[in-house]
Amino acid sequence: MKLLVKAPAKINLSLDVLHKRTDGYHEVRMVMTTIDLADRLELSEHNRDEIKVISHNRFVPDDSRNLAYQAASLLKRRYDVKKGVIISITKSIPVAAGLAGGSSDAAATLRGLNKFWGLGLSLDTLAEIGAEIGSDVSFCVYGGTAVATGRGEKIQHIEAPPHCWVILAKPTIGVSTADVYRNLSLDSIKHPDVDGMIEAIRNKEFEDICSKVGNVLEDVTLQLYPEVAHIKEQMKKFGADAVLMSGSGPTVFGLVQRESRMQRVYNGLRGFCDQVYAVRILGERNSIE
Ligand SMILES: C[C@](O)(CO)[C@H](O)COP(=O)(O)OP(=O)(O)OC[C@H]1O[C@@H](n2ccc(N)nc2=O)[C@H](O)[C@@H]1O
Ligand SMILES: Nc1ncnc2c1ncn2[C@@H]1O[C@H](COP(=O)(O)OP(=O)(O)OP(=O)(O)O)[C@@H](O)[C@H]1O
Repeated sequence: MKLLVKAPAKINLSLDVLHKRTDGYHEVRMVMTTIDLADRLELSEHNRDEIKVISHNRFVPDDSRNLAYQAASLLKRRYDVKKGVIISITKSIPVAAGLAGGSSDAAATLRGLNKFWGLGLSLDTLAEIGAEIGSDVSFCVYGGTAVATGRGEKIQHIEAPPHCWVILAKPTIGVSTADVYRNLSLDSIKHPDVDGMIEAIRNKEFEDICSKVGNVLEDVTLQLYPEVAHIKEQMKKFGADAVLMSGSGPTVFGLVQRESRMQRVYNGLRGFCDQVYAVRILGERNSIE
């Protein structure tokens, strides 16, 4: 038996940090949405009671460091599953990019193995288990569009943003999320208008959404990697209506509504950046099935 599962990336339309917690994590409030750029996972039976990951990508570990491996291992232990699995991951989401690629692979593994092993768990239970693997995994279990709080694992679903194009450009550097949070200076944060973003999405007002994008981690990554600022400037120059870094970066995304504008921004960026994508927002909750 084989099962194919899709693992889509996310972007953060708004990302605020409220304070540092006693457990070392940061209390966040952010608006996240799923986009149509996805890894594909194939689950198949293993003839031994073991988890095996095949990653096809030299930047992605194929052992217990892989977040998909950790997801399978957690489920197996918690529900005393006496079966093995081979998880074959075909990556399309750039690695260490701020797009939750590894988290989404873990979430897809949880959803897929829930079916594959007939566990009958709810998405809420899978999201709780996901939180043990990483802060972004809970959101990735559900997909769609949500306000995430706590360290990112408390999910409140909201409506999808209006249809638009997302152009993504990733410079050839990978960013450590821990480093970015560590370098954040809490005293000098300019807080984005998260409530304004939620309201703009509810009203399906594309221009308002564009005026409300904001990410407090952006300044930190821009300081560490000036090439991210350059990509932002270029994306604005080519005509994106909103430009922001996703998560801890370094991927920059631009929003546009018209296809002709999307083509102009995409072609312009391709001139000097290797990893450029133009995708749709998949902000509806059932879009990951
Ligand atoms: C930047 C975002 O991607 C935005 O969606 C997330 O906040 C990060 O989510 P993630 O990559 O799943 O993060 P985790 O794997 O849980 O944590 C990686 C490291 O980032 C820091 N971290 C993460 C989340 C958070 N709310 N506060 C933190 O300080 C911690 O140092 C942690 O050790
Ligand atoms: N399945 C996986 N896919 C990609 N990277 C993985 C995976 N499992 C573990 N990793 C490790 O996690 C690191 C971060 O990768 P990932 O692509 O998840 O970052 P990210 O997109 O910045 O995540 P986030 O946005 O959640 O902070 C990689 O450098 C890699 O070593």
